[in-house]
Amino acid sequence: MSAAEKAALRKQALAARGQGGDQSEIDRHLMQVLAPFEGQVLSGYVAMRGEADPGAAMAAHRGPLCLPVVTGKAVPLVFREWDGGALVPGPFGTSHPAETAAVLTPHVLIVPLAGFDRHGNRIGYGGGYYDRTLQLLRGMGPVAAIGLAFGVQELPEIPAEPFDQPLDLIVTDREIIRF
Ligand SMILES: Nc1nc2c(c(=O)[nH]1)N(C=O)[C@@H](CNc1ccc(C(=O)N[C@@H](CCC(=O)O)C(=O)O)cc1)CN2
Ligand SMILES: Nc1ncnc2c1ncn2[C@@H]1O[C@H](COP(=O)(O)OP(=O)(O)OP(=O)(O)O)[C@@H](O)[C@H]1O
Repeated sequence: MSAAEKAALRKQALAARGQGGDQSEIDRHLMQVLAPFEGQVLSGYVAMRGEADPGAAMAAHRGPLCLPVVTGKAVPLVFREWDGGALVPGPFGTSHPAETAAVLTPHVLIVPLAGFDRHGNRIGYGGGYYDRTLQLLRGMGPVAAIGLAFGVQELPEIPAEPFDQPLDLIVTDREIIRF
């Protein structure tokens, strides 16, 4: 797939995201899939730009929480512990814990999706951050990657690329898809 084709798919999915979805069903489905991971280190994200919001499910998680930090271009994300307190602004409109927060290694990650297909292929914002990060984490031990999006962000087919890291589950307001 050319970069232009991928950019067009991303644009299409992000436009669809503008329609939003049923956030309470996102909460319910996400809590259901996270229940078996009680006690494990969970990485979530702080929703922005109309993303599906994992906040309620993160707050309900019994176990350590962390958030991704972008530390540079083309490098894996770093994860810092989050106690639910104040955050500092990061690049691209993100928010993350301050440098004083401990660096954690997550076992379960809620991965924000720009677009997805039924086979578990995903598109993000194009930085390759989650692909690099999941590759690194999976080299260290078992990791569960849970993609999160509204159902309207589904695309018919996203061609898989060699560097793409598979998702274990996709959670939307409409359904839970397991791979
Ligand atoms: N809420 C949330 N937090 C997140 C992500 C996310 O997708 N959502 N990330 C997911 O990786 C990481 C941050 N990575 C990001 C990478 C790029 C852009 C972004 O806005 N990119 C520009 C293009 C930048 C460029 O190429 O110069 C854009 O889309 O306009 C945003 C977040 C970690 N935190
Ligand atoms: N594991 C990796 N090692 C090196 N480069 C990678 C890796 N994963 C992705 N990339 C590079 O990152 C760029 C962006 O990848 P891609 O378009 O798949 O991003 P994305 O999946 O939309 O973004 P994200 O992973 O941040 O959600 C690609 O050009 C790719 O070459």
